Amino acid sequence: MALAGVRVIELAGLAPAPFCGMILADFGARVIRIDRTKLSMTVDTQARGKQSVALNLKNPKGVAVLKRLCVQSDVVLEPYRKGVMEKMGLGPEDLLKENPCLIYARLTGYGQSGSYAKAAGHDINYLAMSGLLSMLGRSSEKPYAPLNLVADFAGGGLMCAFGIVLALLERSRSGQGQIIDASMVEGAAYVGSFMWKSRSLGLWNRPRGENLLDSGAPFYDTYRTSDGKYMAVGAIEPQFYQQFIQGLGLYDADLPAQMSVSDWPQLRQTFTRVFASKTQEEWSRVFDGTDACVTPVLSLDEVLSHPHNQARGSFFKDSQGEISPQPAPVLSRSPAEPCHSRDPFIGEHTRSVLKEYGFEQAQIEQLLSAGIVECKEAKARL
Ligand SMILES: C[C@H](CCC[C@@H](C)[C@H]1CC[C@H]2[C@@H]3[C@H](O)C[C@@H]4C[C@H](O)CC[C@]4(C)[C@H]3C[C@H](O)[C@]12C)C(=O)SCCNC(=O)CCNC(=O)[C@H](O)C(C)(C)COP(=O)(O)OP(=O)(O)OC[C@H]1O[C@@H](n2cnc3c(N)ncnc32)[C@H](O)[C@@H]1OP(=O)(O)O
Repeated sequence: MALAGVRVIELAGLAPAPFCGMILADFGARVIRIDRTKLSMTVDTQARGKQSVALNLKNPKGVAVLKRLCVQSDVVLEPYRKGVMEKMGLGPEDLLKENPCLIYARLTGYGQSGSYAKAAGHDINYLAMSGLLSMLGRSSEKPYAPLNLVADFAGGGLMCAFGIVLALLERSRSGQGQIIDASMVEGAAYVGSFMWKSRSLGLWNRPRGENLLDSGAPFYDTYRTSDGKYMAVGAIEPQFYQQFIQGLGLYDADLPAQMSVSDWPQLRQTFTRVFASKTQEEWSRVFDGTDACVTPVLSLDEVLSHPHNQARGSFFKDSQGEISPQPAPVLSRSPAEPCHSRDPFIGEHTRSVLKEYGFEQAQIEQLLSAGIVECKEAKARL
């Protein structure tokens, strides 16, 4: 796999950093997550393929253990508020002094500088600060955050993974590590570059929810079917729009022009009425195999059995029966191989990881009995 041999220390976080770590693990990196002690369960739902070491960082000896792990690794991924790592003596200067090849990734909401750098926040706040939230939502309604996808995952976890891969690539030439300041505000804004760069085209001149791509246009929207499901329509180009109209059983001559914005409410009403006359399956049969750009809106449970997804193996069931998307993109020679077994218990790999990183058996036992580290090895099944 592409990242085989790369050792990552991931400090347990909420959502973006765990996703970043999972991407790296899916593509072959060895990801060791540092969990708190005295926890019975993790909130990391993105733990696939990781190992877990439980370590008390409120104890200086715990901090010393972490330092030893970090300086022997390729990447440190930390999701804390600005200053937390420095307070423990684990800031980038301290660690890079001992290991100049280290890649030190800091994944935060607002970045390492600026007046918001130390403020708490979540996806919706970062999205708001990126400018993008102001554009998201239906006409005449308030701004609406599309789950926590854009800042946490696209602008945060994924962008940070990209930064780490870039830094690894650069290190292969320079032999040097570096610090990655991954701000979710900036990551989200960067993902949204199209919104800034396409303003000159007039794509966003109208109020929120009344433009071509923000559900303003009736040919770029979703419609309810007779069985209470939905179809997604993205018939923008005239040649595809023609196929869409034809599929609905409508005639161009009876309808206002596609790009006549003042007629969009009337067109939407017509499309709504027609879509309500068949089930989702019936509409899928009508549009499958055409270029009308119409697809069923599938639920998370339905994606696995859709023939297209099935043909590509786009989703898989792990050993626990849980459905997950396959890692993307697909690399021809060194594709990702997501781990199919269960997520680690907290502290499951404490002993084995410490041993591998050069701790003596007696030291490990001391750390365990002092409660500085914890180990919950899985019981062997007879
Ligand atoms: C919208 C998303 C977030 C969605 C997440 C949800 C899925 C989950 C959120 C709450 C969860 C529920 C909850 O936990 C209750 C239940 C628990 C149960 O176990 C499971 C069910 C639950 C219902 C559970 C279910 C779900 O998991 C939840 C609903 C986001 O937007 S995530 C993005 C957030 N932002 C960032 O990541 C940006 C960067 N980080 C920050 O700004 C801050 O870290 C943040 C997030 C604001 C948190 O600030 P906080 O004050 O809490 O921490 P920090 O200032 O960063 O400092 C960390 C301190 O922790 C100490 N520490 C770290 N590791 C250890 C250790 N191993 N041992 C000891 N101590 C440790 C560290 O030293 C710091 O201590 P100090 O404060 O003393 O310096």
